[in-house]
Amino acid sequence: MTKVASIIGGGVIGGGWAARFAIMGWDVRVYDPDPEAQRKIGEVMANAERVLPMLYEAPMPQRGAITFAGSLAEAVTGAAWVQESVPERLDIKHKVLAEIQAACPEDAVVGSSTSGFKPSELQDGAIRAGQILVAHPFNPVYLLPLVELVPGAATDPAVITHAKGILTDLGMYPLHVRAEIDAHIADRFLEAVWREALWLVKDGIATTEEIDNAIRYGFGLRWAQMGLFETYRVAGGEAGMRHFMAQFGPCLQWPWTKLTDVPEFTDELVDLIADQSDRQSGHMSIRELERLRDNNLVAILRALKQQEAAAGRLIRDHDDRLRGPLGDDVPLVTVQRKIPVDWTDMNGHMNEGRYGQLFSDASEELMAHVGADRAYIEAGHSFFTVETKVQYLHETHAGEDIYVTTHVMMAQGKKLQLWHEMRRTSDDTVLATCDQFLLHVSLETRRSCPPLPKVAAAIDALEAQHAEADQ
Ligand SMILES: NC(=O)C1=CN([C@@H]2O[C@H](COP(=O)(O)OP(=O)(O)OC[C@H]3O[C@@H](n4cnc5c(N)ncnc54)[C@H](O)[C@@H]3O)[C@@H](O)[C@H]2O)C=CC1
Ligand SMILES: C[N+](C)(C)CC(=O)CC(=O)[O-]
Repeated sequence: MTKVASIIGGGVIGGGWAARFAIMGWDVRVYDPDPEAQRKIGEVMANAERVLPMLYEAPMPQRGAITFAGSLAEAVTGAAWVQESVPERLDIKHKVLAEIQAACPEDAVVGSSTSGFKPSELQDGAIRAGQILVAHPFNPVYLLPLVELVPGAATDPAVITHAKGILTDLGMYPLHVRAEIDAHIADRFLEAVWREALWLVKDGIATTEEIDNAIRYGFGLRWAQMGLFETYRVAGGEAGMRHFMAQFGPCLQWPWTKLTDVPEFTDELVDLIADQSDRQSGHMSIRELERLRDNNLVAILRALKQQEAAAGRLIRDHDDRLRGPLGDDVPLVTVQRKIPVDWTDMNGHMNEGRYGQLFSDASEELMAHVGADRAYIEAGHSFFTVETKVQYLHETHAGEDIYVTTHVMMAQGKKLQLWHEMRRTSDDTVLATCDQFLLHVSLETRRSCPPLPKVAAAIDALEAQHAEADQ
């Protein structure tokens, strides 16, 4: 499969798709008649390049190129994935989908970003309905993993399977929505919350800022890791969901929601909401707000990754797939990464504690390289670090690309001494060094012992190779 993605409509969502595809190694062709589209996508791409790699400990694939096509037909020719992201109007979507299918390969996936149209509505009148499905993403597409994948009755099952595979390779979470309904699953939910919020502002109960605070200081934090039902199961106490439902079930009959009623969409309502939103957040530009949002999302997702929870587990699994075996070159590159935002401190640079993390990651990579991998550790053997000396030579900042080289200085039975150098990728400047001493241990006795023969032989070979390179 040629990794070429075609993005039709390069606004907020198309730009996000373009960035995710390109950063995950796909060449991207964009078509958008807006003369400002190239500038806007450049800015989205800059945001995405700064933060998406921060989610990963493994190096990113070779970046794909983003080019701008002069016509829709030129953009979709030869593409393996075509993503329609034009405005939410059925007449425009029909016209654009017809143009896409007139020029794209028959075996391409044609995904629509539509927030609410059903796939069968999009497929109506299509020349090959089987290749069309809804692939509804969430903003920012380059950070949030969810894609609601909604096939219509006419969608070819092979296209669904193929689409799931591609989205998973992009680090996304394809949620197969089994029954097509207006606004899929998540937007039904968001719409309910949105309507309640409009009522609360319209009725003068709360301001836009108070509503945002009600979400971000409380249940928004719960939803990111447990969703709704798991959260409420816990809220039922020891008796779980049944008790929760018994206690709060009667509220369904009480006036706890105005959802049966829709606020009238008037100019006054728009002014009321927009003016409050301006007072709340107008001191920052949209790009500044995007960067703030992205930094917070990176920190939250990395915390979930550390806990192997929800979207964090997905990123961890993707990380494992991206991480290839180490090469045989000297110097041996053990780590290549971007410094994430949550590694910096009040001084505005990488905190000293994180250097320990980085060099620990480097020695873990080396251990796996010589056969002391996860299986070896689970079988009862490992290396423990007993001494490290770190030299901090230059400041390192969030967003910088760095790599670590690891040199085996000494390997004698249970003793292992490593020398790590952390360098800036752009100019190879040495930013920090680490002299690290490790002992091989039995995890059963918790005492030192020689490595098993295969691992000992691999370390000895590496020591000899590194010593020879030193001469
Ligand atoms: N903004 C959001 O939060 C989300 C939007 N979506 C969906 O994504 C789709 C796009 O929405 P946005 O990116 O927000 O809109 P947008 O207004 O930011 O971008 C739409 C882009 O389509 C371009 N366009 C218009 N006609 C075109 C044509 N014939 N061919 C190619 N390009 C054309 C416009 O110039 C514009 O750049 C909609 O279906 C929307 O429901 C999905 C998830 C979230
Ligand atoms: C408001 N919206 C319907 C466009 C929202 C979405 O479709 C998904 C999102 O990113 O919130």
